[in-house]
Amino acid sequence: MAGQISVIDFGRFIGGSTNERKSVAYDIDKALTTSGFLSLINHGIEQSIIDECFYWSERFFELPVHEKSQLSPSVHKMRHGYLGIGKEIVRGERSHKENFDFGNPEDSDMESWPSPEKLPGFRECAETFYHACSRLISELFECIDLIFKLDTNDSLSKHHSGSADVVSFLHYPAVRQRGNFVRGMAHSDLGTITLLFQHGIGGLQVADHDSTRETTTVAIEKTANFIDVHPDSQAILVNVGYLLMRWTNGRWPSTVHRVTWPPGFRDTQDSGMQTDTPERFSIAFFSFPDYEVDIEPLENCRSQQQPRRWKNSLNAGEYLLKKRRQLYSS
Ligand SMILES: O=C(O)CCC(=O)C(=O)O
Ligand SMILES: [Fe+2]
Repeated sequence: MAGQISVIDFGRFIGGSTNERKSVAYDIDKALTTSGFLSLINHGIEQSIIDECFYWSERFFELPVHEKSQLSPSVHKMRHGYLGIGKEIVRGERSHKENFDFGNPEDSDMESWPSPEKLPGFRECAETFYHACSRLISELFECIDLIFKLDTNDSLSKHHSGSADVVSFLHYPAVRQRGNFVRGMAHSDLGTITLLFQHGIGGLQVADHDSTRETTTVAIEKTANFIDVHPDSQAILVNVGYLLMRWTNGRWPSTVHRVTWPPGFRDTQDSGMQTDTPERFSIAFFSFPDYEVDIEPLENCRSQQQPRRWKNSLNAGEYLLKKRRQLYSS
């Protein structure tokens, strides 16, 4: 991946001529084939919507823990609501972050929105943001149709009604630096496409495929070079989830990433200085297929030279429920 994430001007796709759209599709295929990640500029989502979401996210996480905890998910299979620090467990380790998750405002049966008296405007902003992200996801599906020559019947958009999508407002609290810590454990995403919004403080790192031959997350974490992703508030990071990797027969990797010290704070750690690592906010929109979908590699991603990488099809709902049970086992 030559040590960096490709930047794609998506304005040339949204409002572009047929040739421009083809050229953007070509660039996106190349970027995702090489690294599983890319950075979109001119993506069509108004900056004011994004900024307002970060504003409400900060107000939400400022609430006292007992108030946030009242919004903890109960038995909802999607686990919408508030997840406190350390609730997510990856390979036995608890991530040092908290999140507030919500789904499609039209069909989510979520009873756990913060009260409008406390946070007036929160829900409205969250809903506007959801719809803006959904529109961008639809445009990315159009681009995927172009890349893999999918007609309306084969388009991945057919399998994405949006009912399983999740937005996560993420907060990594400030930490006094002592010893090693990782804010968000190394992982690859589960679903189809993730849109990731960063804001101010960095720390996100993406594994460089070219630097390792390993394939498991644990081994990749030990051996790979990790690339720092600069937090550009004008850009949206797009990355491939496991299920899209399956659809593309492995052509687009679901790349391992993690959240660690922001660059600039690692040196103080090395020199033994005891400075605080500032808190960090990010927002992720996870697009997931509808639960009943069975995932088979796209026809244009298999050939004699590229035989099926996975023997069986994969049911999206079964896979996601199994993975979520592992992540939130306490
Ligand atoms: O907070 C970030 O920048 C990354 C979050 C992430 O990778 C995730 O939630 O899957
Ligand atoms: Fe992720």
